[in-house]
Amino acid sequence: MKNSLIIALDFSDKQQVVNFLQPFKHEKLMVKVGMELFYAEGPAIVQSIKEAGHDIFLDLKLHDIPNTVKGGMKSLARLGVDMVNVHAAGGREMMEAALEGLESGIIAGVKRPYCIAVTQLTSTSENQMQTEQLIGVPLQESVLHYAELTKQAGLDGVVCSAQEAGLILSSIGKDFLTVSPGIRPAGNVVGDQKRVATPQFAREQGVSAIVVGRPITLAENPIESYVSIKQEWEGVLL
Ligand SMILES: O=c1ccn([C@@H]2O[C@H](COP(=O)(O)O)[C@@H](O)[C@H]2O)c(=O)[nH]1
Repeated sequence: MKNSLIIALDFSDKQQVVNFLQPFKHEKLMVKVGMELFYAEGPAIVQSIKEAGHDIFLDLKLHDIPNTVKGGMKSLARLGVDMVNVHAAGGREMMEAALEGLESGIIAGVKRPYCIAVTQLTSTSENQMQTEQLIGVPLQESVLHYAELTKQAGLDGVVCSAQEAGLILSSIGKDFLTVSPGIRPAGNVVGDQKRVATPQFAREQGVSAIVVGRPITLAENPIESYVSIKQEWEGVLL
């Protein structure tokens, strides 16, 4: 997991995934399957990506009452993915239930997937958080609070922007995973993301894994874009 570049496969059907992954067939990737693809194709898409040899972060961001999340995680555990997640806003009891569900559902002999929690979405600005969620503290404080709650619940780490990763790691410790979306190489279109960072900045902050979607999937040459982002992330001198 450490130092991974996770490609967000935000596609609407399996054929688009097959077309996208075709040029990467000799490379083992870590990919992210989110709501759009999973709701369209169901668990079979996970199976087919696994058969192609790639690792999977199943990004469904569960957020419900503890009993429902526990049952949901028990079902997801059977898919054999590498990482799953919840919203930390669901609370400590819900996160503990998520872990219990996962542990009860894993196939014998298979490692439990990492379970992480979203702090504040990278599409949320401090102003939005304060005026829409009525959280009256600075955004960094809210993110750190959710990270600490996540740690107390026994989860493996959080989704946060690279802008908060340094603070989280120095407060909670280097073994706690920080997975950062909102990654934009310099000059790239920001779109709906609010808290963005370059791959180089993410590396300098000690982020465990970056999540990159559109800068690769919508690039004219996705392989070229992937290689260039990977080199910047790994600190390879160009
Ligand atoms: O806080 C979050 C949590 C999840 N995401 C997901 O990451 C990717 C980012 O895609 P880009 O195209 O690189 O913006 C996307 O699948 C989100 O659902 C996030 O962006 N922020």
